[in-house]
Amino acid sequence: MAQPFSTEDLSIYYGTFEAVKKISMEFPAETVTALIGPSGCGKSTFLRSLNRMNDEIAGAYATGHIWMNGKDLNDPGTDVIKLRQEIGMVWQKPNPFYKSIYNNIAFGPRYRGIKRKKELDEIVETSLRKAALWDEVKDRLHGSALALSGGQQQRLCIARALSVNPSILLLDEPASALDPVSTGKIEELITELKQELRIVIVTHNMQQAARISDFTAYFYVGNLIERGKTKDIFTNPTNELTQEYIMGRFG
Ligand SMILES: Nc1ncnc2c1ncn2[C@@H]1O[C@H](COP(=O)(O)OP(=O)(O)OP(=O)(O)O)[C@@H](O)[C@H]1O
Repeated sequence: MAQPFSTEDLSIYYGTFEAVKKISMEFPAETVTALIGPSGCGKSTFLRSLNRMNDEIAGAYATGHIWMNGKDLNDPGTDVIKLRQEIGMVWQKPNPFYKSIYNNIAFGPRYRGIKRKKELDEIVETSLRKAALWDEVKDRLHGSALALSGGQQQRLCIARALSVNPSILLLDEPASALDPVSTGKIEELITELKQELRIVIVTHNMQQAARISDFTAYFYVGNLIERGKTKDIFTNPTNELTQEYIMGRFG
């Protein structure tokens, strides 16, 4: 059975500025949670903190807890390299390595010590299939990843994250730089992937949040105003602030 994953009183600071304020939220297995809210309200900061990516920013630190399998990931002793394999991340702008398609995917597994070509070949194929990219690239696996279109590059980045078998995928506006067809493919992919992963996605696109997420969380100036089933948040939000935002953006 999938283990629980949640935050408890998680605050994130940049120096003395508290960008995210005491957020407690659950992320159930096999679901997509969308983080929505106006620019600068702390969505990306919160998302990045879930796999400790915020540690890379000078002066940033978090208080509170991130619970996974009974362990607090915010504990200073956490192995963040391992953690980032368990909790993968895909950024707004596709960022493939300056390598071949094959080597983009094989990079993580090789780092983990997998050397046998047959095993790597299998991982590359499975990851590309899961990211719905295999058919488009199977004849040019050793060509440059940078020759792919933006939408293909973003699916490659998803395949790269999947290559090390994460249980959670964090997506920071993964389709905002893409055309509508590529966006549709990413959305379909998210819906497929949630059958085996937990997904947390930041999006400014309300229609997208409504289409693909099971839960929606509305952030406002660092606070979690409301979190609930997506259907309820979009049709019957309980908080006035959520209502104003949703109506303004969606209505
Ligand atoms: N590296 C940083 N150093 C200092 N402050 C930061 C840093 N990154 C973000 N902030 C501040 O933290 C707050 C939250 O920013 P964040 O990017 O998390 O918001 P967001 O809701 O994701 O915004 P957007 O929708 O525009 O991407 C903002 O006030 C922002 O200026």
